[in-house]
Amino acid sequence: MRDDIRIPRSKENDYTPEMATERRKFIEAKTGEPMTLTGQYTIDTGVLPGNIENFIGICQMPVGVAGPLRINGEDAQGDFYIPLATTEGTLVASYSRGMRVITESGGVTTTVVEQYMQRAPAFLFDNAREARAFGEWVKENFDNIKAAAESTTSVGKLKHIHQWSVAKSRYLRFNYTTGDAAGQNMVGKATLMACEWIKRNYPGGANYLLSGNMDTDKKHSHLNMLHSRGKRVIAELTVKKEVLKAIMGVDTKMLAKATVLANTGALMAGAAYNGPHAANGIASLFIATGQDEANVVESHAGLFTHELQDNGDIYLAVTLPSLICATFGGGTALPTQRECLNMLGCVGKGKANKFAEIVAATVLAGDISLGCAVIAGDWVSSHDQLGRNR
Ligand SMILES: CC(C)(COP(=O)([O-])OP(=O)([O-])OC[C@H]1O[C@@H](n2cnc3c(N)ncnc32)[C@H](O)[C@@H]1OP(=O)([O-])[O-])[C@@H](O)C(=O)NCCC(=O)NCCSC(=O)C[C@@](C)(O)CC(=O)[O-]
Ligand SMILES: NC(=O)C1=CN([C@@H]2O[C@H](COP(=O)(O)OP(=O)(O)OC[C@H]3O[C@@H](n4cnc5c(N)ncnc54)[C@H](OP(=O)(O)O)[C@@H]3O)[C@@H](O)[C@H]2O)C=CC1
Repeated sequence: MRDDIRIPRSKENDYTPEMATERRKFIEAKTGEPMTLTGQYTIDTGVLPGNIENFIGICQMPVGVAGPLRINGEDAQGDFYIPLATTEGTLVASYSRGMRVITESGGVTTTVVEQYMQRAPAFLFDNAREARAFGEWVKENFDNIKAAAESTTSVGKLKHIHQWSVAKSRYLRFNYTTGDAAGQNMVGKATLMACEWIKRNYPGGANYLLSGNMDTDKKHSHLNMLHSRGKRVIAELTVKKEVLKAIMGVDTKMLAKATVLANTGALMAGAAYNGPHAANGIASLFIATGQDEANVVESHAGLFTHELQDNGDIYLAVTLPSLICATFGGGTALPTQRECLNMLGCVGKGKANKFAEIVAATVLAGDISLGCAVIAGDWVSSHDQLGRNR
């Protein structure tokens, strides 16, 4: 590339404040924007390798706090205050309100029921029978494939491999547990090693593409709904009719009826989630805590379930089958992100399931609040009041 249009980089140390300044000056020369505020930050740039390239500064997102949220989980237990980074006014208020309903109902029960991270290579053969024979060989050699994959990581464990044939190719989907990490880097490396072992040892050799796009990484898919990518986590509770009436001004029977209507609408639209807005709580929590924000695409998909009880109380549940989150790796060690994880008690070994339970409980709180706001008629007015620039 021509020198005059190439963004400045340093071979020795690209992560100094001086290099960031040099790049901002370059951008000012090219665009006229000095990026003065972006260039004012408090973190030590030495923490950034592994998280960003061509660093020029910090984008400040406002963070609000919602809660308390009572969670009766297997890993998350107690009353939590939840950091939410968003620019959508009314969201923090709404999540807080939903959390009040949950807490005054005795808390939400949360359960992680399954967890796998995938990498899915595709292998190419001359015809369908050869592809099928390869699949059998993979099953017979699972232990060796597993050993090759796990040689690259002290944490990741290969649990099983799904397989599908299409024409003369065989798609494999490697499923790993990944400790406290989300695991995309980890499983990419492990699967590469496994595929190389296969290529060397399969009679006649085997050609492959490391990702045949059935992972499905950073894309929503029905496959993820059925075969959990990340954590499959459920948050459930029974809301007392008196509590819903007192805080939301909404009758549980009306909530049940409205939810049937909303379910049908979501079905017609082909939405990946049938509740009101899983993506809002997930995105705000992800940004606050250093998760990979692009994984909101997979993570927000799910099912919102309701069941009116004979006594008028209402059972509500959120199932998130592909919640991709971590308390180690990615952006979780960055300074402000670490503070937010700390306030949730989610720093240290063995905390990823706790964090997943908190995310699911937060989603349920937001869905209760927004679902009721739409019924009660304060959805639009609250956004007029709290959610618009004046
Ligand atoms: C805004 C509220 C909560 C007011 O609701 P309200 O009932 O008037 O609130 P309240 O004053 O009675 O207070 C109740 C609780 O709400 C919280 N709360 C209340 N106000 C604040 C505030 N200013 N700051 C912080 N917290 C606040 C707080 O927890 C408070 O308890 P308290 O602390 O008083 O014991 C309500 O109207 C609301 O939830 N609105 C809905 C907003 C929302 O969820 N928007 C989502 C946008 S995404 C979307 O629109 C998706 C959609 C709808 O398109 C999907 C679809 O099509 O289905
Ligand atoms: N490469 C890709 O295709 C993609 C990458 N990403 C990015 O990948 C990142 C997530 O990858 P991920 O592999 O989770 O992250 P990292 O690579 O940042 O960290 C995971 C590594 O940390 C080590 N580790 C140490 N302690 C633990 C522990 N308690 N639990 C788990 N791991 C531990 C492991 O090393 P070891 O294995 O050596 O033992 C593990 O492989 C995200 O930031 C995301 O943005 C996202 C999508 C696709």
